[in-house]
Amino acid sequence: MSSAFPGLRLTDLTLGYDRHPAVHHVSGTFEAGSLTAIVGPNGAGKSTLLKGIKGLLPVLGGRIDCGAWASSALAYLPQQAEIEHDFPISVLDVVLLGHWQTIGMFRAATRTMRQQAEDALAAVGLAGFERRPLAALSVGQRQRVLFARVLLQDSPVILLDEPFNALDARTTADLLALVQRWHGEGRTVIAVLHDLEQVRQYFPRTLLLAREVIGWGATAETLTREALLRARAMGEAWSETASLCVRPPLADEVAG
Ligand SMILES: Nc1ncnc2c1ncn2[C@@H]1O[C@H](COP(=O)(O)OP(=O)(O)OP(=O)(O)O)[C@@H](O)[C@H]1O
Repeated sequence: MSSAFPGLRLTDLTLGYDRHPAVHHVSGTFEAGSLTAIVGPNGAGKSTLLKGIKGLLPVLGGRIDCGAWASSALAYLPQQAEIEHDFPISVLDVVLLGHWQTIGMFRAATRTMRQQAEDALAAVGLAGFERRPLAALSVGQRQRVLFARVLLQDSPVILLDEPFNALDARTTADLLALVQRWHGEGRTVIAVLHDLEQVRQYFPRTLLLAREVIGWGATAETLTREALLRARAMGEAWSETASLCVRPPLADEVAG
């Protein structure tokens, strides 16, 4: 699955809103097939980084490089708060949106696509829910639907923003198992998470972010007490009105 995907390389990347950086000078690589948690204090820029990788925000500085892969080919699960749940749409149609790239705006889904969507719903424990309106589902069921949509996308890279937020233990365990399955299939999975115990247990790699990279590597080596304290202090010291700063790229950013 991941053989053609070269990994995701960030070089001196700055992202933000209205020319104000929200996260800056991020350099490093999500290796192909890696499973990485992005953690950091509130407002650290975690969601901003995922959105930037997905191509939803303009790059204010630096580069995102994933070879020939377009950002539109990356699967992205936004935070639940950003999803319009009241939209009158059936569960099956939400999952079929995973085929958006193939179907386009005006073509109907094929029988095979519908079958794949039904299979994806069965895989997340929602067989028989196809015709229900999305709005009639519980928070956990809706998250299962969105995971089914990611399944259907069959992307080499999966970006998940707080995927287990507000879910019960059973749903979390089921969806975590799906994340592990994707990792086992060689996909590159990146998830924004807050539960550090969960990260330590299930995510081999961690990017600790506080507007800039505090640490990025094996989880046990990255989530040290010192690094977490530093991340908190960096987050608190950040000025929301800061404008773009220019710092020359470090030697390894230029060479690497
Ligand atoms: N649409 C937006 N317009 C302007 N500023 C924004 C926007 N979205 C986020 N920000 C700002 O960018 C900064 C980083 O926000 P972001 O949501 O990326 O942080 P986060 O680490 O994901 O936080 P949390 O853990 O609270 O979800 C914050 O200061 C936030 O206020």
